[in-house]
Amino acid sequence: MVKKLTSTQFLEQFCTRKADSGFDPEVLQSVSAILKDVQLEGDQAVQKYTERFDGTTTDNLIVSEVEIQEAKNKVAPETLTALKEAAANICAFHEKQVTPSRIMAAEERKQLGQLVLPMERIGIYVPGGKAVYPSTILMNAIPARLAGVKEIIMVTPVKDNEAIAPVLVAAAEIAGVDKIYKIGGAQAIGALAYGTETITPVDKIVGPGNAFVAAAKMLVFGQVGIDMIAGPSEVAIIADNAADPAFIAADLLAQAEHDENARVILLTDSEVLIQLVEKELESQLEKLPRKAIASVAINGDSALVLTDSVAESFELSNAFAPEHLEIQTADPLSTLGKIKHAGSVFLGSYAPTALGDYYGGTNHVLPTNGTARFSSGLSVDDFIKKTTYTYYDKEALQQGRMAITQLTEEEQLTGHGDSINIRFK
Ligand SMILES: NC(=O)c1ccc[n+]([C@@H]2O[C@H](COP(=O)([O-])OP(=O)(O)OC[C@H]3O[C@@H](n4cnc5c(N)ncnc54)[C@H](O)[C@@H]3O)[C@@H](O)[C@H]2O)c1
Ligand SMILES: N[C@H](CO)Cc1c[nH]c[nH+]1
Ligand SMILES: [Zn+2]
Repeated sequence: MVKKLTSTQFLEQFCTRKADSGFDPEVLQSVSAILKDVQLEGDQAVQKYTERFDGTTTDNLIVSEVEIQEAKNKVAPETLTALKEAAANICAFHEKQVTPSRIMAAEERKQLGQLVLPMERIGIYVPGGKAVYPSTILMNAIPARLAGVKEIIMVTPVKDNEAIAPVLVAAAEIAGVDKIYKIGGAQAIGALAYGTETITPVDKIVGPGNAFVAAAKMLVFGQVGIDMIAGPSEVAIIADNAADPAFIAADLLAQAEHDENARVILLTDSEVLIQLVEKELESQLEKLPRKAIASVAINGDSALVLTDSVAESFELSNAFAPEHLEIQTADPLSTLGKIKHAGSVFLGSYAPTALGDYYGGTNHVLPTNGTARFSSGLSVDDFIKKTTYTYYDKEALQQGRMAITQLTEEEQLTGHGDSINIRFK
């Protein structure tokens, strides 16, 4: 069953940095071969790998208008209502992130400012190997639309020539996706990055995926932007002895069912709570349809950690920097100041991670594997660029002339100085 660790063991096993990229060398090798092929052979290579890895053989990889209409008619009305409600909450939260272009300094003879410009075309990766993720479409496309992105292209794999899941088409329409391609894995990332005969290259690729997708995103970064390398799901729960063990076990299992490599952690100063959560995990796991995946995750890189105090639980959580952090202690809102690193925080017994995964309004594409120390979850900011501008008239430049030329001489870049001085001859 799940490992029980002391604080020291947790720090050693979960919070030390590794020297390598974290990617299996075989995965990196095969992904870089796939990317090279896609760059050279375009659609033909995309089709070859789609057939090999997904068993899908179509030579028409775009989802057609007819398929879209057929799919939409198959979605249950209550699913459509749920998608629209979730979309409204996500929209309401993210529209507050929109920042306008602004003038930062305006004097009579000069003006400095910052233009906020949307990206033209973005690609959204929607995972499709082990589950379908309509919620991920909303989380990626809604902030892009709010940022003003002109074209949103979505890719998602389908298995064995199956039709695309209707719920994905419905979510794509609600979120404002323009085109959908039935491709996944590294070949889809390559197609979005380099373009093919039928797919126009994008400026940035966002969205989560498995190790092949993540490695491909890492390798194409530089030619295109990427949001982050979002790995398998994680949750850390800080709880005291008053927390409900059934809630905690359910929240741990919810993230464990995503992936065998998911990491789920309880940090508590209560030995009794650990015992109760352990029992709950055993009984709840039995009833979980995705028991096979969740049980590998729970028994793998996951842990129940006994700490000295709630304060120490926060220290360990900050060292781990989890994707999701749940706080199930007395007066959870008052603990916000103790958080240094976490992708997204869920406060109290009635704000489980699943609330944010689907509905609350915050984004569920979040930094994993300790990267919350230096990065943030997906937001409108991921889809804009900030372009600064400067206006000076002759008199304003004359005022700065001496200082500029002094600095150009220090750097021995007198051509720079000349480009100032020539204006005053
Ligand atoms: N952080 C987030 O916001 C978030 C949200 C949803 C899902 N996730 C994570 O995304 C991941 C989804 O993974 P998935 O596998 O279900 O779907 P996926 O779409 O990421 O991967 C499936 C693709 O992998 C490729 N592939 C499979 N085996 C291969 C091989 N041997 N060689 C080369 N390519 C191969 C195939 O092309 C296939 O289309 C999970 O880890 C899940 O936890 C994260
Ligand atoms: N928990 C995932 C991010 O780690 C997001 C998700 C999508 N659907 C359900 N959950
Ligand atoms: Zn989830």
